[in-house]
Amino acid sequence: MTHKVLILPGDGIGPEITAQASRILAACQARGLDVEVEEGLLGGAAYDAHGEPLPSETLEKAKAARGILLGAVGGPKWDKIEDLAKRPEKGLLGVRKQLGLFGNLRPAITYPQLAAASSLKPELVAGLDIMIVRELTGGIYFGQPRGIEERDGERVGFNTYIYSESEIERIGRVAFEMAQKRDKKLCSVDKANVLEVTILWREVMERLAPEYPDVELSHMYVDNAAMQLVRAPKQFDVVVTGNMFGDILSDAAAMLTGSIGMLPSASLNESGQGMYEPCHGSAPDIAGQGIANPLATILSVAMMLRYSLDVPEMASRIEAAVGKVLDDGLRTADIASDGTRTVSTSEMGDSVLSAFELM
Ligand SMILES: NC(=O)C1=CN([C@@H]2O[C@H](COP(=O)(O)OP(=O)(O)OC[C@H]3O[C@@H](n4cnc5c(N)ncnc54)[C@H](O)[C@@H]3O)[C@@H](O)[C@H]2O)C=CC1
Ligand SMILES: CC(C)CC(=O)C(=O)O
Ligand SMILES: [Mg+2]
Repeated sequence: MTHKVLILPGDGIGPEITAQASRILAACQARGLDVEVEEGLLGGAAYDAHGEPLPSETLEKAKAARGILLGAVGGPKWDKIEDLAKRPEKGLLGVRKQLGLFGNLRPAITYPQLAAASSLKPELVAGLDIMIVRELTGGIYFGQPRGIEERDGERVGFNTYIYSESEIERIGRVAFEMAQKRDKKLCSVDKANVLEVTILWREVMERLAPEYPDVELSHMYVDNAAMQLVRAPKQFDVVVTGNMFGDILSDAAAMLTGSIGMLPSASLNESGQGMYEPCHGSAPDIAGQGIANPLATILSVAMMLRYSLDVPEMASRIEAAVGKVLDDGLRTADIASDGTRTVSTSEMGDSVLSAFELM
């Protein structure tokens, strides 16, 4: 069956990095991957064209796609839009919510060639392989009520941190099953010493644990988890947490790998439909300069092949091609170090493509 793949380049460096990832996808098609690829507008680019960050045409295309590849959205150009619902980031949150993409997988893997590019000592990160499982369609990013309003003569801002048992249970199951396929260690990160919502989170994780007797479940407060991630990251195998804590911890984990430009992600719903995107944003500070690292986006294509299109051998080939390019000493500026050759976004794309063709 021919699946549809939708590419949403987005804003800032988004079009530069998705252009390189699209070339890899096209190479997969040339090798027999049976997909129909189309493009759409999301975020600031969609706002500029249609006055909406998530036009209905894009949403319809997204619903029909088995896999969506996103660059990134947002940037200073749109930060002044007063109506929050029209901001680029709301377009992204809208796709996640409308498609029910609750299971966000963010693997932080330190390629051996990049151990020296991490801000931590190489021995702390060499061989690192963590999977952060982040709940993506609930929690404080979506909770109601929310707003900014006048109370007692001054403005107050408020959001609601809320999770239902069923939301916690379904992300818990994703994480337990992921741990079963890996080193069988699951650390649930919460703030159960302060927040009722995470007392419930912890209770549900404990309730699930007997169903996965081969998995060792532990709990950690999020402040300690942030510290432990930079103190001794290799203690973690799978980490499961809510939407906001996962957002923050995955950016911290990114630096363990050398750069946020290395971290891909998958956001899945129950039917295996998924959106795939680098964990970073639109990097307005380097947009248009041709220096962004496209590897997180290219590795996101590999995740799409593995999790939504069921061609894991092709995914492994892309990952091996990335490894080969790093072996050859090619680096974008964010991961450059002594003795490596600094290349542009498109040169990095060329090299991964050549390595892929030779695999
Ligand atoms: N999934 C998405 O679309 C996301 C969008 N954003 C949006 O992106 C915009 C910028 O946000 P920031 O907080 O600056 O985060 P950011 O992730 O865009 O950038 C943080 C730093 O990392 C660098 N960086 C990011 N990706 C890189 C890459 N591929 N290669 C080399 N360097 C890279 C940037 O140059 C910057 O110095 C904001 O409008 C924000 O809302 C932020 C996070 C996620
Ligand atoms: C831009 C936000 C909507 C989310 C974010 O930072 C992320 O998903 O990593
Ligand atoms: Mg983030």
